[in-house]
Amino acid sequence: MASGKFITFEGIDGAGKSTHIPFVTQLLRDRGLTVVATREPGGTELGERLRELVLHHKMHLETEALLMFASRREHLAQVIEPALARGDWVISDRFTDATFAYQGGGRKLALDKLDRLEQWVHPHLQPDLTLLFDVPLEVARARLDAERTLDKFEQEKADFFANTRAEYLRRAAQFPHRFRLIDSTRPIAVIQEDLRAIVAAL
Ligand SMILES: Nc1ncnc2c1ncn2[C@@H]1O[C@H](COP(=O)(O)OP(=O)(O)O)[C@@H](O)[C@H]1O
Ligand SMILES: Cc1cn([C@H]2C[C@H](O)[C@@H](COP(=O)(O)OP(=O)(O)O)O2)c(=O)[nH]c1=O
Repeated sequence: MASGKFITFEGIDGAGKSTHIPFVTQLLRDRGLTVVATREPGGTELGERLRELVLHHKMHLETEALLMFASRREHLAQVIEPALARGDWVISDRFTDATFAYQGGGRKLALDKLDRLEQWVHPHLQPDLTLLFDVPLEVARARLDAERTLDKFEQEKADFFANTRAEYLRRAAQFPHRFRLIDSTRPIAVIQEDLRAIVAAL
């Protein structure tokens, strides 16, 4: 059986992930592939309940990181691993890179603690492709302000997002084999052409 791939979408809030996920999902489906589109935190019934808690309640930083990995553990067991085992493709709106970027970079939780949680929860699995949508903070902020009610993370200050973005970029440089950096300041149609080429090469 042809084996499916695991694709993750990352970026600071307002960078444009949600805009492009349906487009990439459709490109793959047009190739006749079965695609499971999911998200973190969330992706399962329990995970969605954890998402509600973690996005809307203040808590200790380590509790926050542990809940992200608790949601992920369930997501892997119920959704991601079974889908990949069937040969399906999986697209996830965020995965472990987000915990390194937000809880590690943004909130300054020691990265070695996150390394240990990652080793515990998914010692072997990594995304085949991580699309990192990158924009300067001011662009992301202007896009968010134009749009919606902000959750706990989206209300954070500029410093937080600068550090979150910096950690994403550091990881992209650390794992160049799976990251593709997408300059998300460009028009949507131009970004879609990039995505089309990236997906065609998979
Ligand atoms: N390349 C782009 N140019 C202009 N506006 C964009 C672009 N990408 C996304 N947007 C707009 O910015 C806002 C945030 O995008 P969204 O995809 O929801 O971001 P994210 O999911 O990364 O938080 C939306 O209103 C979206 O329409
Ligand atoms: C997966 C994950 C998300 N987050 C944060 C990033 C986002 O601000 C928030 C929700 O994710 P997001 O996918 O951006 O939701 P929405 O599109 O509804 O804004 O959760 C973390 O802080 N750590 C994590 O490990």
